[in-house]
Amino acid sequence: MITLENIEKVYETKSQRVIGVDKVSLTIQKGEIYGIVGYSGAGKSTLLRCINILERPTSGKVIVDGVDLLQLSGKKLREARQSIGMIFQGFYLVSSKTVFDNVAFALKAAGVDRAERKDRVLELLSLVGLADKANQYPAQLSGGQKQRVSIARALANNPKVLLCDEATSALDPSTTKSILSLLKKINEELGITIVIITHEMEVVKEICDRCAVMQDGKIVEQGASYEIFANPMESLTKEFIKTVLDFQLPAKLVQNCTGTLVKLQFRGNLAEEAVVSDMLQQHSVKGNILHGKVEYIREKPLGIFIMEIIGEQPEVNKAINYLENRVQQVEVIQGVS
Ligand SMILES: Nc1ncnc2c1ncn2[C@@H]1O[C@H](COP(=O)(O)OP(=O)(O)OP(=O)(O)O)[C@@H](O)[C@H]1O
Repeated sequence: MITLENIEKVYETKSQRVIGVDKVSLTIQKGEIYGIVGYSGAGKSTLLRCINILERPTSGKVIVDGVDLLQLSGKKLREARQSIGMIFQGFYLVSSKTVFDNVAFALKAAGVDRAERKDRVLELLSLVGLADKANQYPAQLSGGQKQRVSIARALANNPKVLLCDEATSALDPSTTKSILSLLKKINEELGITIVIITHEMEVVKEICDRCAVMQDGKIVEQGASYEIFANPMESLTKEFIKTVLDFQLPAKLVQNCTGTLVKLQFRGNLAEEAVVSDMLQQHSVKGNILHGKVEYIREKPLGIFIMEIIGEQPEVNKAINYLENRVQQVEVIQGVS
């Protein structure tokens, strides 16, 4: 659905030359939710804005739904842009217009007649759960409701792609969840391809099928979100994953452990199997679970357990061997193996 080829964006001023995006190539499939993650200044916004040519790349190619956007200008580019909706962290609603008129405005600009506009606005407001707020003004809405209005507006002209620029960064965690589930519903029910930029791995964890990690204008790692969480390769990716998966045991607890401390990672259905109790039944060791959690990455389980295994060393080694054969990752944190 979206192909970016060698996108470069250079900002030139009299005194400076800043590379915002540095030769990025990326393919986003039809119907997928794709996340672009990175710290501030990594180039995420610039890259996202190159997709709808809000930012004209210095060089490279942008193909959206088979159309080479950089070959278009004026009316043709404006028309092509109608198939790409966008929402922002700051909502950008018109404060003097009602919720109804904020959404209707996008349809009016596209030349939709009054009667059709009314039906469509009501349909969109009902889709985003705001049917009862049509006559309210933005100032009377919460942040989450404002974002819902901006989503309705972005969907007005039946786009094939929705670009989300830090769409949940200004929202509290529970409102973030509700907006993410709305985006998921839009993706599933309307088949819209969604590209989300964010600095929050929680967003990727909740809804992104695939993601890319950006630094200094470049993509340093990309892949299926589950693989990125389960097996990150680059140090920056590991840093981002830690914000969701890391768990540090209290130092005192670790010092007091006399056995062998192991960290286990279970993928997919294995996270729901009784691997640890099987290991304990089949070996003459004792097990002491110090930490355990199952995260759901795009609804697929990824389990992380930290346990102490106590017993004669040869038997402990056998137990660890057993675990190595049953789970994807076993790391001895402390003690001999
Ligand atoms: N209009 C501009 N003029 C000059 N430099 C710019 C401009 N826009 C962005 N940049 C520079 O391009 C680089 C990438 O910025 P960008 O806003 O895309 O990063 P980001 O990852 O989206 O960060 P943030 O999350 O803070 O928005 C930064 O070094 C930024 O200073």
